[in-house]
Amino acid sequence: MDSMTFVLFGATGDLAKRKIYPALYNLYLDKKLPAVFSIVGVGRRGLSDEEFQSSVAESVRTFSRRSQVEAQQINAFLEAFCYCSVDVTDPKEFLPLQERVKEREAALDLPENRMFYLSVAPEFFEVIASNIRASGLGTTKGWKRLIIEKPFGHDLASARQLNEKLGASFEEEEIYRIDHYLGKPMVQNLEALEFANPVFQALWNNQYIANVQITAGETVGVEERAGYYDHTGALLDMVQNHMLQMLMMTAMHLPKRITAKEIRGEKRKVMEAVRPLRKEEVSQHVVRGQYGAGELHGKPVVGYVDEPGVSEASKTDTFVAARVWIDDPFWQGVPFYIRTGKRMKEKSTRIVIEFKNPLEKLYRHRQEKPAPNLLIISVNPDEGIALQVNSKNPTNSGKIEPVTVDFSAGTKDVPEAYELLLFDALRGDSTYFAHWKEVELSWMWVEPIMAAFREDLVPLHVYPAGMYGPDASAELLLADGFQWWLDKAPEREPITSHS
Ligand SMILES: NC(=O)C1=CN([C@@H]2O[C@H](COP(=O)(O)OP(=O)(O)OC[C@H]3O[C@@H](n4cnc5c(N)ncnc54)[C@H](OP(=O)(O)O)[C@@H]3O)[C@@H](O)[C@H]2O)C=CC1
Ligand SMILES: O=C1O[C@H](COP(=O)(O)O)[C@@H](O)[C@H](O)[C@H]1O
Repeated sequence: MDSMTFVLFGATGDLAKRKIYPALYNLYLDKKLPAVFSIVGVGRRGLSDEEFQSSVAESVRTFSRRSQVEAQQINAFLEAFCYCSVDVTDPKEFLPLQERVKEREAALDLPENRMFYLSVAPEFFEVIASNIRASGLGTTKGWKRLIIEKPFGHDLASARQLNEKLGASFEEEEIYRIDHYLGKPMVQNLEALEFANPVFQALWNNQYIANVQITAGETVGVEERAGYYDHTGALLDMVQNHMLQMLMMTAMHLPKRITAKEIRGEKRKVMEAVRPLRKEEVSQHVVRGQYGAGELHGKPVVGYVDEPGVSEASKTDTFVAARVWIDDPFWQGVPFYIRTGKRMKEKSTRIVIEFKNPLEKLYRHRQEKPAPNLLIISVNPDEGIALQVNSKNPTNSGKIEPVTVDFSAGTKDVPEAYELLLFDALRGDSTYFAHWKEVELSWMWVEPIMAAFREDLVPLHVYPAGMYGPDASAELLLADGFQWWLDKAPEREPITSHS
């Protein structure tokens, strides 16, 4: 890996403390950082290098997945860090920053490879990129790259505008758009699952698959983020980015060569084939929900509109479920269901593939009916792959019953998303970063849904906190003869028939 300078804008912020420093430290311990590197933290407040280093040490101690942080190792790691106070809206302040970067390059004999990480509020993305260019900080003899956090725009027009502005300072190949779901090991595993397993390769199409269900449920509510969340909602916070990325990763077919360009090309093909929704038909395919008061882990919790900072009249969606059709030869006729929500019964991100049962008719005259085969990819908090198959139970009069075969390796100490993503960006591998075309196509699909929500063309269902969203979400699948699989405590009698 090339030696480089890592310039972190937003170095005093929450994301840097909770995710970025611990990830860098774990990479350092795993010897996945270059032998020599420099990290220049940028924030508005005044801090000495020593104060900055001690705040980095504190965040590593608090948030690193390593249970013990050795003093010797952390001290050596901290030597790479220095701090520069800059108001990013003032172009003049980029000159001392550039000097600091150059001084350290000279002192450490570093090539001019520069990674810029924008861990700041989105209103600063454009101005920082433009000041990096105008100041000359981005004019290097080595490579330059830009890592950018979400959100990438707040609608299609603003995303296009942002992309154009970034494009004036960085080439598309130099821009790494973070979607932390793409850094989750099991999401990255989706591609390997297919290319490394001919069995799944053969089955990954509409001949064998009945439907696909992608769930990202959270038990947390809006927390202290009402200021951001109340004008964002689940559709923009989760669906436009993470849910559609998981859909692309699940539905893409193997390219001829496993390269970033080809994989992103395949994902783009999926998104291009997603059937667009007209605003008027959104309510047939999309369920909008908002959590009301309820109970979680045995404790009462308030409804969304009673959360601090949320207006009583808020119609913000905290839950979205949708039926998505992919109009290509592989997936024609296979519904992909996505759902995400806050204050749901459990924290669970998973992808469930339900297989067709061509012999279903054989069972028509028997009482028992086999459950479908399910391939279950658990993404978070557990990570693993399981297959539900049917088997005769000799202890129960030979009845056919579903059994789950768990293939999880039970790996401990798995790297976190930010570790995997930072490592890739430092190596120049953009496979698991969102390409502009994916982002643009995602916004294009989401826009009519935004309009339908805005114009109240879709009912807002209030669901009790601690459930799996509103009943309308179950009904969305029921209308096609399906049900959400693996929900812990069904809110209704289990459905046994699909006919
Ligand atoms: N926090 C999280 O869990 C997640 C955050 N994100 C995204 O990451 C980005 C950062 O979020 P987060 O860390 O939570 O934000 P914070 O508000 O915690 O931090 C903002 C950072 O920006 C700096 N900053 C603000 N104004 C200026 C300025 N004019 N000049 C220079 N620096 C400035 C602040 O410096 P100072 O304090 O010194 O003024 C601080 O370091 C956002 O885009 C967010 O959407 C994405 C996913 C999760
Ligand atoms: O990006 C976001 O993701 C988190 C959920 O992430 P996870 O890794 O815990 O599944 C979500 O809580 C947050 O609202 C959203 O901005």
